[in-house]
Amino acid sequence: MNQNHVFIMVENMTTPLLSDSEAPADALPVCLTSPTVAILGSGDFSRSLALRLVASGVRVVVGSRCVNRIPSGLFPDAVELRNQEGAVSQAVCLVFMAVFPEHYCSLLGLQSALAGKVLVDVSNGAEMNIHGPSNAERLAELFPDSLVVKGFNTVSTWELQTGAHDGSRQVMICSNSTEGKKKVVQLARQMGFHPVDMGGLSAAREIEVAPLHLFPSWSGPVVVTFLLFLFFYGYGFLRGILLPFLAQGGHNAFYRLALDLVNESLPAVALVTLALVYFPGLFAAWLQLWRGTKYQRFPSWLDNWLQRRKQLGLLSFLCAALHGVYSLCLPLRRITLHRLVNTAYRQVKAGTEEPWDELGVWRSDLYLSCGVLGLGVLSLLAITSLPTVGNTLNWREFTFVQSGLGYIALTLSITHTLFFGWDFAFHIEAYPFYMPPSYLLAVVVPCIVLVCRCFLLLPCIFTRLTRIRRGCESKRNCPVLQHHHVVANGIP
Ligand SMILES: NC(=O)C1=CN([C@@H]2O[C@H](COP(=O)(O)OP(=O)(O)OC[C@H]3O[C@@H](n4cnc5c(N)ncnc54)[C@H](OP(=O)(O)O)[C@@H]3O)[C@@H](O)[C@H]2O)C=CC1
Ligand SMILES: [Cu+2]
Repeated sequence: MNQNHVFIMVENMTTPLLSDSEAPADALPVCLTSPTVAILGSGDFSRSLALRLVASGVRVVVGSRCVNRIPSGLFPDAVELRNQEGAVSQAVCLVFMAVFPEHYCSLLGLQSALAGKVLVDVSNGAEMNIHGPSNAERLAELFPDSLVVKGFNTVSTWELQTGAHDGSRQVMICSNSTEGKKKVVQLARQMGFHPVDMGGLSAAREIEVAPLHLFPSWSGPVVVTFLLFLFFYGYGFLRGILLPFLAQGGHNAFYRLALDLVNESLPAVALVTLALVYFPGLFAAWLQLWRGTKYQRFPSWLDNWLQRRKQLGLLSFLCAALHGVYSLCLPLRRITLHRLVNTAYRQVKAGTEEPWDELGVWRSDLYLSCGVLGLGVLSLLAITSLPTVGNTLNWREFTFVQSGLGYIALTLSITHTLFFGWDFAFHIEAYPFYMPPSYLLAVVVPCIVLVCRCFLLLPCIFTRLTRIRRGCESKRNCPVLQHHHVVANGIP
C-alpha cells in the first residue's frame, strides 16, 4: 500500500484521511469492506486483545512465527491466523506489537511491509528507573517508516477479556504522529475505552512505567492506618502491660499481646480513620467560608487528602470488620473459659450467686447494638464505593449515602465507644501512670469532626456555604463586586 495513505476507522469503516484520488486503486475496496487490524505475537496479550477487538466488530488477523504451534480454540473463530508477513500484509493500517520489546529486532525483516502503517507498542517497562529511550522510542528507531503509537499497556488482559469497566477506563496514548494517534484513539473508543492523549512519543516512558506503580493511591492511606495502629498498639502495650509489669514486680499480662491488644487497637484505628475521611471535607468547607469563594484552589495537601477519602474509608471498614470478627472470637479463648469456671467455682464454694446487674446489662446491650449497627452502615458505605454500585446511584443518592450515612456511621461508632467506656473514664483507676484509656484518645478526633459538622449545619453558616458552592463570591474576593460596592456607596 502507498505509504502516504492513512485510514481512520469510523464504526467499522475506514475513511482515507488524504484525498480519495491519492489512494491506490487496489487498497480502497479492502479498507472499506474489512478494516483489518493485525496483531503480531500470539501470547496472552494478543489473545485478550483479539477477543476484545472481535467483540468490538473489528476484523483481526494474528501474525505468528509458527501458526501450527497455536492450539486450536485459543483464538475466537473470527480471528485469522497467519504468518507474520501474511498478517502485516492483511492489515489495513494498524498493527499491534504484542511481542516483548527484546524481540522487536527479530521483526526487522517486516520493515518494508510495515512502512506507512501504525505500529501500536503495548509493552510495559521492565523497571521503574531505567535510563535511555523507552520501548516505543526504540521501536520508532527500528521502524522509521512506520507511525509508532504507544498505548494499551496500562490495560490488563483480564480487563480486555471481560470488559469490566464502564467506558470511563482510561488508556493513555502518545505518539509523534497525529494521524497515527487519531486512528488509535478512534479504535480505543470503539473498544469502549476512554483514550487520553499524553502528547509526543517522549511521554512513552511515563506510560510504560505506569503499570509498575504499586497501588499509588493506597500508599498514603495504608501508611496512615498502619501508623495509627502502631500508635494505639504501642500505647496499649505501655499502659496495660509493660508499665504495670515493671511497677508491680513481674505482673505478667504479656498474653494479651496476641488478641486482646490487637482487638483494642483495631476499633480505635477504625474510628480515627473514619474521622479522617470527613476531616478534609470540613477543612475545605471552612476554607471556602473564610475565602468567600469556591473558585480558589485548595492547597495541594488538602487536594490529596480529599482524593484519598475512599481509601481511608475502606481501610476504616477493614479495621472495623476485623474488630467484629476478633470480638466474636472472644468466647472461644481459653482465658475466658478459665475465668468463667474459676468464678463459678469460687461462687459455689462461697455459696453465692452472680448478682443481676441491670445497668451492666443495659450497657453491654447498647454497646453491642451500636457496634453492630455502625458496622452495618459502614458496610453499606464500602459497597457503594464500588464503581459498579456507585454508578447506579444518582448524585443525590450518592451524597446521601457517602455523606449522610457516613456521619451516621461515625456517630454510631462514637456511641459504641462511649457505651464501652461508660463511666469508667471518671474513675481514677482509669488513669494508671497518668495515661488515659486508648478509647478516650480515639474519640477525640471523631468528636471534633462531629462538632465542626454541627456548626456547619447552623442556618446562618449553612446558607452562606450553599451560596458559595452555587458560585456566589463575597465582595471581599471579587474585584468587580468590590468596585460596584464602592461606587454605589460613593466612598472611594
Ligand atoms: N500480559 C499482560 O497482562 C500484558 C502484556 N503487555 C505487553 O504485551 C507484550 C506481550 O506480552 P504477553 O502477551 O504477555 O507475552 P507472551 O510471552 O505471552 O507473548 C509474546 C509473543 O511474542 C511472540 N514473539 C514474536 N517474536 C518473538 C521472539 N523473537 N521471541 C519470542 N516471542 C516472540 C510470540 O508469539 P509467536 O510465537 O506466535 O510468534 C509470543 O507468544 C509485552 O510487551 C508486554 O509488556 C502489556 C500489558 C499487559
Ligand atoms: Cu467495639
